[in-house]
Amino acid sequence: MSHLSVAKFGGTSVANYEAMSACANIVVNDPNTRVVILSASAGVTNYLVELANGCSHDKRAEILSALKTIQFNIINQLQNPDAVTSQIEELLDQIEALAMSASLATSLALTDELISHGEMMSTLIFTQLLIEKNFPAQWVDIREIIATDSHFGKARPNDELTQQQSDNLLKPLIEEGKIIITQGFIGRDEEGKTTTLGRGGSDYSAALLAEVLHADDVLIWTDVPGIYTTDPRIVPNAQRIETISFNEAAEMATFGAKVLHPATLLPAVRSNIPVYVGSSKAPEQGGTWVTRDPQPRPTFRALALRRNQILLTLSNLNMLHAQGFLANVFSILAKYKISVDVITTSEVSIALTLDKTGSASSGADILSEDLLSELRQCSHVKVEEDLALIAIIGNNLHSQSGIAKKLFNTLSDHNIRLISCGASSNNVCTLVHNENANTIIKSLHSELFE
Ligand SMILES: Nc1ncnc2c1ncn2[C@@H]1O[C@H](COP(=O)(O)OP(=O)(O)O)[C@@H](O)[C@H]1O
Ligand SMILES: N[C@@H](CC(=O)OP(=O)(O)O)C(=O)O
Repeated sequence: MSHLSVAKFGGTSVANYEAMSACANIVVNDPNTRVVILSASAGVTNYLVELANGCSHDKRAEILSALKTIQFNIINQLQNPDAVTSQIEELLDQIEALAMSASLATSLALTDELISHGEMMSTLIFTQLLIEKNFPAQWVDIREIIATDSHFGKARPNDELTQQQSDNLLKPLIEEGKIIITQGFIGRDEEGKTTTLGRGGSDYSAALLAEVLHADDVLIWTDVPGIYTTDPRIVPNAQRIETISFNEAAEMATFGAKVLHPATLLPAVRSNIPVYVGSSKAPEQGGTWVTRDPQPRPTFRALALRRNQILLTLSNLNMLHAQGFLANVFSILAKYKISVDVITTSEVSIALTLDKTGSASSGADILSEDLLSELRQCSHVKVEEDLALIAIIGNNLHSQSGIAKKLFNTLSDHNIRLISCGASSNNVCTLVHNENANTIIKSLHSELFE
């Protein structure tokens, strides 16, 4: 088979008719792009999450009308709007019924079912846009391909079943010459229920499909022409990184660089599939290649920022010279499916950071009363919120001198709640108060990159 690229277009790339048309041009002009993954149009998933969390009658009506406006503003500019109108209206009716159920009782399964509708709508409209260009676009329901467990809101793929379903259903269509248009972000569990891979999970879907299709690369088309030394919305003179390693990009994504979903790099690393990040609005501006072994490998590569962090400090005097306290704490956290990001310990306490919304699709707070009361049975628990994790990403950071000096110089006017260095050669991170995060990022960027 000739070169196969799996392309993913994010929410901002399919936000309106003009943006979608730019994506269609990219697909039509690139013969390698034969599988296309789409997110929901920008804003749609947020509205759907709001509905799934339960809304009053009036709020539901207001959101439904906003959703209708987003979709029909695009549909009405198609040459043949009638080709998709009834399908979109049917999906909007389903959204209305599911939102009504959610207003009576919410559930994680219902949330996933509801929010999957955003990707359903964007893919149907985009397929029609391509068909109007006489392009052999074939809409596929990705739930027939991506099999997951039933961890609603942050489902894990079943790689074997996904491979089988891709071999049986997707490969033959590609071999026939069809250009596949399908949904990111969603999958299906063993019982046939819709699941989601966590907010921003369409990048992950693209990498998963690339892996099972043995694709040559994954092209992530977004609203910035590549991965920058930090979020260009915070530091306008951040510089584009031409090539970056899987490890560095994975660290950036994990520590909050929204441009890639943290799980995207797993399949890419496993199967050594290069990932490209470029702008769908300005493809000619070029982008960033993420590969296994790019050169050069600078000491400082980028800064990442992850907001909404919670610092949990657990203290227990009995921890002194005792064993098993950490094991106990981690087994409680594992029971609640909570992943810890950064951890520091002292003689009688441990401090760990958690993502407030846990990155699950529902956006629900991670700290439940049940969890806190279990933790209180083995320790004194202190919870601090409104924190942000800033990570310096680079290479061989653990074996360089002077890094702490640069960091502490920049942070000298600010309260540092925690610092972690040495566990990874690719990052040094620090927890700061949210309101200081942008200022610190700007100063660190100027110190390290300008
Ligand atoms: N280091 C970075 N390089 C580029 N973009 C970044 C970086 N860190 C954060 N971002 C943000 O990621 C955004 C793109 O991600 P996202 O909004 O999820 O796009 P999409 O809708 O295409 O999925 C950019 O607009 C930018 O503000
Ligand atoms: N639509 C989903 C999935 C996604 O990946 O979106 P985006 O590519 O726009 O970040 C979300 O908003 O979370």
